[in-house]
Amino acid sequence: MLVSVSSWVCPTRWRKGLRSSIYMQALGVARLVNPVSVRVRCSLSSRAVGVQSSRIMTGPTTPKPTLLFRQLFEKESSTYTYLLADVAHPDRPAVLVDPVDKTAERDVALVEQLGLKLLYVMNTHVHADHVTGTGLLKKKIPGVKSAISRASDAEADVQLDAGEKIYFGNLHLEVRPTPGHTKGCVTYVTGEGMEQPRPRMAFTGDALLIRGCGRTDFQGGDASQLYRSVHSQIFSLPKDTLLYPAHDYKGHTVTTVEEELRYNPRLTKDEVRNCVYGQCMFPSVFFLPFYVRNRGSLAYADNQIKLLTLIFFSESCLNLFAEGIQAYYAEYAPNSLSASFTITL
Ligand SMILES: N[C@@H](CCC(=O)N[C@@H](CSS)C(=O)NCC(=O)O)C(=O)O
Repeated sequence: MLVSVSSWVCPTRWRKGLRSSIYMQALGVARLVNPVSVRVRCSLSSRAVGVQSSRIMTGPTTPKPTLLFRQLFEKESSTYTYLLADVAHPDRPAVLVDPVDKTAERDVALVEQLGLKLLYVMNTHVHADHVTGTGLLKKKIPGVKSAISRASDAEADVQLDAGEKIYFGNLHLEVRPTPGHTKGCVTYVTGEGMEQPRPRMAFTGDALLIRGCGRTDFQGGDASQLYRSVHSQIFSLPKDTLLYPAHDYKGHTVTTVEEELRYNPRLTKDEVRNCVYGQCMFPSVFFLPFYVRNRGSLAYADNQIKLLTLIFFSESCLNLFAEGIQAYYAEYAPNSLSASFTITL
């Protein structure tokens, strides 16, 4: 089912009501006819042109923003920290995303060497695997503000809500809520405007990892919610958007929306199946005795699964469960797939 509403040519305010009603109609039609392709076009209004021309008028006095970008790595927790700055701006203002305490010295030194003015230290979520460098950086660089989502319930100078923009010079990051790994997870996305970096860049935290996603078995995780978050907030970005995760355990550095839509084994299957092997229907406590968690792989202690607790679930649930196990097995232990397993009640 494809519903494509070219809202980007619609003037934002005065057509908002019309746009959403067209959108709802499109969805309605889409639900009735499947598959269907609905394309709705709005013409460019004088208001939108007005907005553009006022931006152009500020052009000569404001230098075109220029992004300085660094991807930094902390090897113990396999965490990426990202430094972004507008180096066309006289102050060279900067932000750091997901710093780690162990590498705070390195980050301070880099900020100084590059002559940047660090404005914000931003976290995509409350990290479970390492201590954030936020506190140390705030001590070492006076005036720096910490930022995290309001939904994370964590303390910070700035608590961010969906859609908010954090400016550094003439560049900004937009806040997109992507809960599922934790309830307060957000993705920071570079701006949409004409002078913002192209392709766009998204800092996905632990919501989306390259060919994977954040685990959902603790910290208020919810696999189904994570699936919806990634599809609605990240996969809806332009296909060439560069995706930068908070971790990588396999030596990858960056991916794109297009690549993950095609190759991400966890986030491109249908939701129900994902939900099953993402452990949302079956609490981990039921799973734990039956697998050995080993660096991202699931290795069954033996190929017989005697899960008496399943007696409480319907037959269709049981089938989905079996399908989920097979899918997980195929993904993580393809060489062992020839071995069959049985579910004995
Ligand atoms: N699978 C990792 C183990 C470290 C880990 O659990 N990382 C978290 C993010 S930090 S809370 C995670 O969500 N990993 C994804 C996963 O599939 O487990 C490893 O290979 O070392």
